[in-house]
Amino acid sequence: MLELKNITKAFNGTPVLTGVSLTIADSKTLAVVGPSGAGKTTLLRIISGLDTADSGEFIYNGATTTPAQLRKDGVIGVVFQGFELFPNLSVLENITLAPKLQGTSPQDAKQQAMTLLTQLDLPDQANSYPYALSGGQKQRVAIARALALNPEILLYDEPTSALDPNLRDSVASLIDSVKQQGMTQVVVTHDMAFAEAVADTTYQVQKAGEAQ
Ligand SMILES: Nc1ncnc2c1ncn2[C@@H]1O[C@H](COP(=O)(O)OP(=O)(O)OP(=O)(O)O)[C@@H](O)[C@H]1O
Repeated sequence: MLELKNITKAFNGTPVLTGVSLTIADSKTLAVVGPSGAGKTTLLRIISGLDTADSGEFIYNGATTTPAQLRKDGVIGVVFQGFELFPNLSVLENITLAPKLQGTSPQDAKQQAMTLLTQLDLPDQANSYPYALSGGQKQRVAIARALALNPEILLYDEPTSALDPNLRDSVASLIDSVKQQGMTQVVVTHDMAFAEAVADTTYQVQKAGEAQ
């Protein structure tokens, strides 16, 4: 369980997050919602260690920590909005690169990647390159790549926004199938209907200056 207490963040003196407190419960899906500009992406970047909070506390399984530490320990994985696949690497190479850099043998990394690709319904795409994939397939590869690092918490930044709207239901069922495997997930989205479809709990980010 990861708890955030009173997280604040300002950019150039303008407050964006003014005291975010929330709990990310094990094996549950939390949706972070809120209007455009409220600070959802900022919050996701802070939780994933890509940006730092100005103040506040992070408590992981009862102990005070920092997102930078969680990142170093591989606790958190991120599926980026634009997927950020390496265009010059095959699907298999995209998934195995980080585990191999972390010391997993090439054989084990490949075996794990093939298992993930099968689970995510992409076993025939291992040797394809990102340009040849549909948006939905790219997203599955991005999820497989994040899962290959065995994170305990998987964060998604706007998982439906780069996809055809009719893929929304399939993303929801994908997140649900990852949840069935016990994964803790945080989904940042502006889409309330999608949040309701996937989330066990919802956290609403307020625009700074607006009443709670
Ligand atoms: N690096 C930055 N420097 C300055 N201002 C920033 C920076 N990143 C975000 N902001 C500002 O912080 C506010 C919140 O932005 P953020 O992208 O977190 O909102 P959001 O809720 O994710 O919005 P959207 O739904 O439109 O993506 C915005 O006013 C934005 O301009």
